[in-house]
Amino acid sequence: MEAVDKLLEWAETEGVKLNGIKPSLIPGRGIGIVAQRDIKENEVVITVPHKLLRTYDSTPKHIVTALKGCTVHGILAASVCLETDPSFAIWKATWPTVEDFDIDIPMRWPLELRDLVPHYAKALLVKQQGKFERDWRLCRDAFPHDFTKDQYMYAWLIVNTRSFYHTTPKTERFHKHDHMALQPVSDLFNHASVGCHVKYDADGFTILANKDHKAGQELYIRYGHHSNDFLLIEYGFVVPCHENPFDDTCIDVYMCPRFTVAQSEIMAANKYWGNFMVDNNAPCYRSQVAARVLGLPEEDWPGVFAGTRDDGPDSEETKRQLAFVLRLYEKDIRRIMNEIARSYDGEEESRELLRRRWLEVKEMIQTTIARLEDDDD
Ligand SMILES: C[S@@+](CC[C@H](N)C(=O)[O-])C[C@H]1O[C@@H](n2cnc3c(N)ncnc32)[C@H](O)[C@@H]1O
Repeated sequence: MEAVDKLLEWAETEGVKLNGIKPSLIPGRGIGIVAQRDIKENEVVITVPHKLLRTYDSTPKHIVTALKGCTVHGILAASVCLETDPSFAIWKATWPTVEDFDIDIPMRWPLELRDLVPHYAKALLVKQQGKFERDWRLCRDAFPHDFTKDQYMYAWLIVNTRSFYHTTPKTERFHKHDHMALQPVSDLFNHASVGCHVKYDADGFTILANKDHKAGQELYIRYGHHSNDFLLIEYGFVVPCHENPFDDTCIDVYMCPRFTVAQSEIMAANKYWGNFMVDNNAPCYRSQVAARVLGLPEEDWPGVFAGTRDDGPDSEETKRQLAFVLRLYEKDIRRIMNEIARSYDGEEESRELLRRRWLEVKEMIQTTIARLEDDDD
């Protein structure tokens, strides 16, 4: 924690104000922020002055100009690679290492392990990889001799896992994914589905306690309304699904093959094709519609899509169709978890993280099946 002490010393001289909190090592979560005394709801626990934020606006002009067309994410990553200010090294020393990312971040895993992430997580991963490769190509062409692809990927993942939502009049026009800023010290807050309030005001970026905290308790912020698939791919961790009201899992792989091509086109024309999810409580509405029409002749489908057909008489068959599809998923989860248990690909901790994600999915699916079948009684 020497690196953190140095960061705090430097941060204080730069105007960062910590009030009753301190970064500490938290088992399984790296560094986190812990209350040093009892903290009252709405107390400001940290203020970071605007001048310390690393944003599109604060990036040296020659970098922004050289990277025309690059995402803000990609530009901030390049600026991290190109930074030479010695004080920046003090901040960087508190960041995770490349080896940490090799363990936690699926984009760094070998292909064989990446192949075993849940369906929706895989789609996110492919998108993330594409976004990275586009940013990298622009940066490589603009700065061919300044950093390697691996160094750039590290910086890109730092920006991905540690930036905050932030806009300025200049960046408002950009895509919301590009409204980002890096900032020291407050980038040490871990995530929970309910967390402290964050805001920008005249003094800078501030975080306010969302509730009373006892001394020794960890303070969190919420990174967003994210499922565990999203947290896994973007941030390299998962939380128990009963602690994550935003968790869900995609059942497209099991639901979609139940339809003929012609039927899938009818579904698509009615905007009901794909994105079939199950969350902590139940299949989502789209999944229910899909299961419902599966049990009906096609001439009855328009009434379902228009919401004019009475759902009472269809409900038993809908539940049966859903339970059937979810049983296919459950069987596949067992196969995938066996495959993970037998695998030697990647690091053991990465496989454990993946196994935990699948355990959450299994629990979600089994609970949902039990509910559907209980309702039958
Ligand atoms: C913004 S940083 C937070 C500080 C970080 N723990 C550290 O040591 O620097 C985000 C990273 O913290 C970790 N993290 C955040 N919330 C977590 C949680 N609830 N459980 C496990 N890891 C978490 C993940 O590695 C994530 O990518």
